Formats: sequence, structure tokens, C-alpha cells
Amino acid sequence: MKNLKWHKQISNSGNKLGRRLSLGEYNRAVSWSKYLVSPGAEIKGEGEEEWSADMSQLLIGSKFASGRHSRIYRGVYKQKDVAIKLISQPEEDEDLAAFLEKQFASEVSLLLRLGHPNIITFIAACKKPPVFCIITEYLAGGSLGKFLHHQQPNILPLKLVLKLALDIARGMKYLHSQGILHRDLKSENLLLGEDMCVKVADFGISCLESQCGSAKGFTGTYRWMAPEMIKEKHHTKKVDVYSFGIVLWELLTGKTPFDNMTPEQAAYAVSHKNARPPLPSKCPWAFSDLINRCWSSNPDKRPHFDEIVSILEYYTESLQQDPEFFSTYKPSPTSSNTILGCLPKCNARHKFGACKV
Ligand SMILES: Nc1ncnc2c1ncn2[C@@H]1O[C@H](COP(=O)(O)OP(=O)(O)OP(=O)(O)O)[C@@H](O)[C@H]1O
Repeated sequence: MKNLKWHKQISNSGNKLGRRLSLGEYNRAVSWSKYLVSPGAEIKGEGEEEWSADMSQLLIGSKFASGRHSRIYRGVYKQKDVAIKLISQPEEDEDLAAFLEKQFASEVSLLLRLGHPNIITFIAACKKPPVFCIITEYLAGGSLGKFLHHQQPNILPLKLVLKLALDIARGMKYLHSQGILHRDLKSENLLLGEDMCVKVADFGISCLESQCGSAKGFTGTYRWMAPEMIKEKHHTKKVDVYSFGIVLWELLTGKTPFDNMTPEQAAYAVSHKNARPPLPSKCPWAFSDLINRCWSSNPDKRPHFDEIVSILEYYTESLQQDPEFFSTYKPSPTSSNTILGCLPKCNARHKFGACKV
């Protein structure tokens, strides 16, 4: 909170704080915020009382990121550092406006029911068409994608790769245990908090498994998207496991998947030619085996997150006992059975310290 220069206070009392804004910034801030400050009638829909933000308690700071249809601002809500996602409905495109409203409602209703150290914490939301806002905890480390792209390729210590992978897998295991599919798991939607704790974020296209429907007209991100989803076929929780395999590859390489292709070319190569990003030549077997299983073209062959968490915990425990674990660990013909057979005895425990809630 300390170093923030607030440029806008969104409350009934108007703009109280501020550095000088550039004209562009000022126009943008005003054009977005006028909807939030307008005193007009605010009709609360069903269940809205539960999450509706008290706007007099909200300070909006500077914009620090953008999504396809959103802008993300830093802010303070009830004395807590927060991130505020502002979504604005375009006036000229009714279909998109309706889609964004539906997406907002769905994201809020899913976020409301979640509570886990590896899932972003929802704080409140506001609905003042044509602008909606979602307030979540602010994660100072930014996205995992940004973090990885600032590293030299292939040099993240394996211990850190393991810790980050385990955080993500635990968040996803919890999400699936709640019957929710994320459907857009990628390094840009994974945020870094204190102590390099990773939290899963952006539930804009997530759904309850029972209500997901087909993937027709789907807007996920091709480079991370499972082949059955690209083909708009029936899909299950296993689409997230596929995306996790790609994220694991990103953690090991620090690269963007299929960076020599357009997203559409990547989608075609994955779904019609079974293409996958190349594994590094020195990739420890323990990781290459897990990645290959996760991004298998047959969803049934992909492990569940329960198993992924167990495997990663086993690796963590083994690495603590033997610093050479990754270079000495070799596959046996029944490799995955070997790991799983060992798990109850190993009773692997996470020693990196849990993320703070
Ligand atoms: N709570 C937060 N703390 C820190 N950074 C955040 C937070 N929420 C979002 N961001 C940043 O903003 C970016 C976009 O956020 P988010 O993915 O939620 O928006 P979006 O509109 O759904 O984007 P898209 O539709 O393009 O996926 C993230 O990649 C991240 O860098």
C-alpha cells in the first residue's frame, strides 16, 4: 500500500487523492469510474447482497494490467490491498455485452464458493452496467507467465519448479474437488504472492462440471488448450490436466508454448497432428514422464490432480532426502505404479511451507 500513488477515489465523495494524470489516463479513469460513482438506482439482483461491494470503502489506484475485455487496477478496500478488475460492456456490440455480463455473473458465483491457499481470494464485486468490477486480494508478484519470461530459459532450479508445480496442482485439486473446471489454466492466470506462493486466478470461463455444456464458440487460449476442447468436443476436468502439462513445460523451459506458430497454427498442430512442445534434452525423467501423461491426447490416460499432487509430494520428499534425486531417478517398466505403490509408505509431506490464506 505504501508506494501507491492513488489517482482516483471512487466513493460518493469523489476524487480525493491524486497524482496528476496524463490526459489519456484521466479520460480513461473517468470514463470507467463515472459508472461506479453515479448515484443512480442500484437494483440488486438475487444473491447480490452477499458480494456487493461497499463503494464508499473502495479506493482505486493505477492500472497495472489488462485483459481482453478488462483493465486491472490496484486499490484498497476496507484497508486491504486489492486488485480491481473492471469490465466494461461495449455499447456497439450487444452480443458481446450480454456475454460479458454472463461471464461476470458466473465468475463471481464461482469465486464466492472458493477458499483455498492456492486459489485467489475473492473480496467483493459490483455491478453497475455497463461496468462491472471484481475485487480480489492483490498478489504483488504478478503473473507466473511474466515471472518466467524474465528468467533465462531452462534455468529455474528444479526445487523451485517443484514447489510452484505443487502449489498449482494443490489449487487445481481443490478446484476439481468442488466440481469446477477452470478451462483457461495458463501461466498468465497463475499469480505469485508472498514467498513465491502460486494462486490460481481468472475464473471467467470456468464452469461447474454439471453445467459446462459443449465448447462451441469457446474463447480459451489455444496454446494451452486440450485437443478435445479445440475440436469443440465433450470435455471433462481432464482439460485442466492437459493445460497443467503445458504449464509444467513452461516452468521447466521458461518459454511460450509453440512460440514459432500463431495460436491457430498451434491449435491445428495439437488437435490434428498430435504436436506438443519439445521437452528439453536434459529434462529429468521424473518431469518428462509426468508431462507426457498430463498432455496425453487421450483424456482417460491423464492423471487426476489427486495423483499429480501425490507424485509431486513424493518428488519433494525424495529431493529432500537425496539432492541428486532428479538425476538418478530412472523409469522402471511399471514406473507410474512404482511411484504410486510407494506413496502410502512415503507419506510425503510438503516441506516448503504452506501458502498463507
Ligand atoms: N489479484 C491480482 N493481483 C495481481 N495481479 C493481477 C490480479 N488479477 C489480475 N492480475 C493481472 O492482470 C492480468 C489479467 O487478469 P485476468 O486474467 O483476471 O483478466 P482477464 O480479463 O480475465 O484477462 P483475459 O480475458 O485476457 O484472460 C493477469 O495476468 C495478472 O497479470
